[in-house]
Amino acid sequence: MVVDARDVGVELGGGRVFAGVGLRVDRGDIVAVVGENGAGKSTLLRCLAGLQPGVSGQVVVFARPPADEPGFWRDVALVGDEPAWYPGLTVREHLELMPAVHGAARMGVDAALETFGLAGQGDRAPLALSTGQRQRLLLAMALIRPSRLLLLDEPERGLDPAFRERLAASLCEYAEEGGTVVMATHDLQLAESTRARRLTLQTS
Ligand SMILES: Nc1ncnc2c1ncn2[C@@H]1O[C@H](COP(=O)(O)OP(=O)(O)OP(=O)(O)O)[C@@H](O)[C@H]1O
Repeated sequence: MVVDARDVGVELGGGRVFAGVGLRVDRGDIVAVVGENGAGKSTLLRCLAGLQPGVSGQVVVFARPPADEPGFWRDVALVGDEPAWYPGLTVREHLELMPAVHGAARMGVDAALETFGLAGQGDRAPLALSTGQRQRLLLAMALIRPSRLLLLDEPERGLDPAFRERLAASLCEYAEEGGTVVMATHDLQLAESTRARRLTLQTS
């Protein structure tokens, strides 16, 4: 089992975000966490990444409580909503960093630029890209590196419809290789085309 979360609750600022959430995810699964704005989708992903304070219940990822440490991030790739770009590095160099840090790439840098529709953008700075192109770069950085679990917070953010389909295909391919995906999403089409199992969070 990749994720075993039981009776998980989060209290923030004196208020309950959610309580009693359970999630079991096996190797090769794709799970879509859905629900209204404020239901706690991003918070749940942060629980799985070991980044969330105020968590009760049990969260186990790869047989251990998730922890913000190098051993955990070797297995887990996170695309969240607060990207950090390295000043002075180009799009291509951001991609080159991933295998340099995390080991053998799943695809070459040129193939990644092509797959993620960034072929003409390699020499630009990330901040010179459009919103959707920046999101493509974040996804490319997560998918070029080896990992066993992808945590994606609204991966569809800023993406055009054609690229959303390509993303769905990339996620299916990742899962077919034995990877596991948990994504918070408002894109029900993305959930459908990846044949994702849904976990619906209710606003409390
Ligand atoms: N630092 C914080 N302090 C107090 N409450 C917080 C904090 N961060 C988030 N919350 C609250 O937690 C709840 C869940 O937020 P979260 O971002 O997880 O929701 P979400 O389902 O991802 O929403 P969206 O669809 O808008 O992205 C919200 O009610 C939010 O106001």
